[in-house]
Amino acid sequence: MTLNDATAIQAKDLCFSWTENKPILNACTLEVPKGEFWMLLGTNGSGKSTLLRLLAGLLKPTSGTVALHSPVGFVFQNPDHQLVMPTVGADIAFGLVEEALPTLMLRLRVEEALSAVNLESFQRRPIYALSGGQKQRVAIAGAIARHCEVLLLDEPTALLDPDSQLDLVAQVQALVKHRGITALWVTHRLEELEYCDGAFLLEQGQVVDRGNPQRLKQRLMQSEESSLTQE
Ligand SMILES: Nc1ncnc2c1ncn2[C@@H]1O[C@H](COP(=O)(O)OP(=O)(O)OP(=O)(O)O)[C@@H](O)[C@H]1O
Repeated sequence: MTLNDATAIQAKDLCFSWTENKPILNACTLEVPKGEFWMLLGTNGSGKSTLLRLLAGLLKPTSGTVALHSPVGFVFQNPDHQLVMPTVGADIAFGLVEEALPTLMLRLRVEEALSAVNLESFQRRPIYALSGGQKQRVAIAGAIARHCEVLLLDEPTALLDPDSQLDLVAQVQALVKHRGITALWVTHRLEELEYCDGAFLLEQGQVVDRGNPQRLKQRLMQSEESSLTQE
């Protein structure tokens, strides 16, 4: 499937099951406009992480199509699952190995990426000595160094304290705004919706609502309140 210039992420009629007769995604369709920051919301188990993995090509759909501008960067919930080298600079350089860049160019790409996430002075730091929020920023810097056009983030703030959580979401918002990256961010934290351009609501494997984040926030708060009063 080919994409027009205005759309950076597209999923059309995606179906996927982990086990027979139990569909997780059911004709799921979404589009993210290029250069925008969108969020994906939904109750636990609604299929958000599965959808993100299908978009990233980490899983193959049973049917339906996926198209994205590339390269694509993926940020996992737990940064310890993706940072593999002993130091910050080495980890980012590791992601560039395939490009076989001359040393000077490699150094510039690493420096540029670290400065984009405000970690210029962290190049020689050991990964183990970073906070959770700093590790997530290193993971994002890895994608920036690879000149990723699309960033897929799977609950990247789940393990962060509230201050680092809001710092990270603001950082991604700024990267989208200033670098023209397109980002899709999975969350269940409604306060993060303040930072995005739009949101999707996933229910039972389908996108049932999309658009203005404030309207979706109200809708979710009302459904949470009504489920509390029914208990
Ligand atoms: N590797 C797997 N093998 C089998 N079933 C899985 C696997 N990963 C997820 N599932 C199931 O698929 C469904 C959707 O899971 P998924 O992680 O995509 O949901 P989610 O919306 O991201 O949930 P959460 O908000 O709790 O992270 C769940 O029922 C889950 O148990």
